Amino acid sequence: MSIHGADSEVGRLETVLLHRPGNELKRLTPRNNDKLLFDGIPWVARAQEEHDGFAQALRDRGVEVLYLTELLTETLANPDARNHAITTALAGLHLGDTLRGYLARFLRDAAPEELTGYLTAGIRNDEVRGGFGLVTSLLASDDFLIDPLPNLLFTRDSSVWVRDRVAVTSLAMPARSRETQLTELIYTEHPRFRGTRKIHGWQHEHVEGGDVLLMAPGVIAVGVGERTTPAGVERFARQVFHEGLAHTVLAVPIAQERATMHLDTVCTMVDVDKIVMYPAVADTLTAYAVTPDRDGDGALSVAGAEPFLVAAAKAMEIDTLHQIDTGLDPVTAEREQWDDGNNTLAIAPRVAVAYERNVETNARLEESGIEVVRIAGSELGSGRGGPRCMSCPVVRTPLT
Ligand SMILES: NC(=[NH2+])NCCC[C@H](N)C(=O)O
Repeated sequence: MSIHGADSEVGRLETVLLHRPGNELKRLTPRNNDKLLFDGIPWVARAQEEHDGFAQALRDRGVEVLYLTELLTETLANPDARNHAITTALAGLHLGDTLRGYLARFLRDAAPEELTGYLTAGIRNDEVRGGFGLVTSLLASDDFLIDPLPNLLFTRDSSVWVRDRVAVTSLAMPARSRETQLTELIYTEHPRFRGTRKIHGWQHEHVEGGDVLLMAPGVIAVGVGERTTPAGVERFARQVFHEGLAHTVLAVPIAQERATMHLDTVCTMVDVDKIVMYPAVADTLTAYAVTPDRDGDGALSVAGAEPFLVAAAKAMEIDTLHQIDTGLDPVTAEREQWDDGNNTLAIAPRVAVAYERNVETNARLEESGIEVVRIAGSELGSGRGGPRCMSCPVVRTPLT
């Protein structure tokens, strides 16, 4: 039995995986930020300060904070893990054999901490010395040989714990696909996680952690839109049923737009029966309840679409899933939704971390009896992610 895991969004948070923003953010320029999924160019030192404030707020509440780069460096002390990391990072078809061979030798000589730096911040063509060949001569000096991973900050998306299993996800955007090679390596080779049973995997259909909400023990909502695909939720549902991790998966179609890239950009749980939600979608959001077919042959039974809150309450076996609205008026709601007002991280039932800037939404949460732990996020927010996106709960006290 793994000592790690989570069966809800709101059980007391004991351990969380974060990524302190680092040099990968310094790779962002006005020419590449769109492709790298940032809306602006963050001031990195300030983003780090804000992130340290976030981590401290969690520690002050007794949460153990793990950092992705520390786990990665510890993992890379193992020679097999190093070789694996290097081979997968250099597998891209843009390199060619000469440059690939050169980079492999270069990376093999790097100390674990340096290797973590290259794997996260990437390598530009003009940063390599030697190894000259046709490819490096023809590529532009600012082309990346290994892409930087500025979205590592959003640890929510690259893995998700479902009870005592970890799902290594499969990220849809090319700028992020390499992130899950790193989470897979950590969960496979890091001594703390060795033996953890995994589901899904980056080789499979797209499922991103931001779309996966553990509504209650046994009930998982999965957004289907810009990131998670219909085929992704189908495989995910089949696996969680097969492993006995859930009895119902709610497949929730969301608009395929940047503002609503993940289900957790429009709603997050703040109590066992309370959800903060963007009012503009609240009435139209639907869910298809998926359950295992009775024959137990892996087939899925899919109910017709129902209003999301109704389908969720039914599956959770509660009378009502209470909705708390983002913002006051439609314009404030739209602004605060964009600034991740819905993207709260519950650290216990009725206690949630939120960006301080979403003044109206936070006031509403408090009116509804939710304690709000406010954090600064002016720079962190430029990647379009809030406290929930920036955290992967590794241990929560089970609700059952
Ligand atoms: N769970 C989330 N909402 N994550 C936000 C991810 C933001 C990131 N820039 C992306 O576009 O992928």
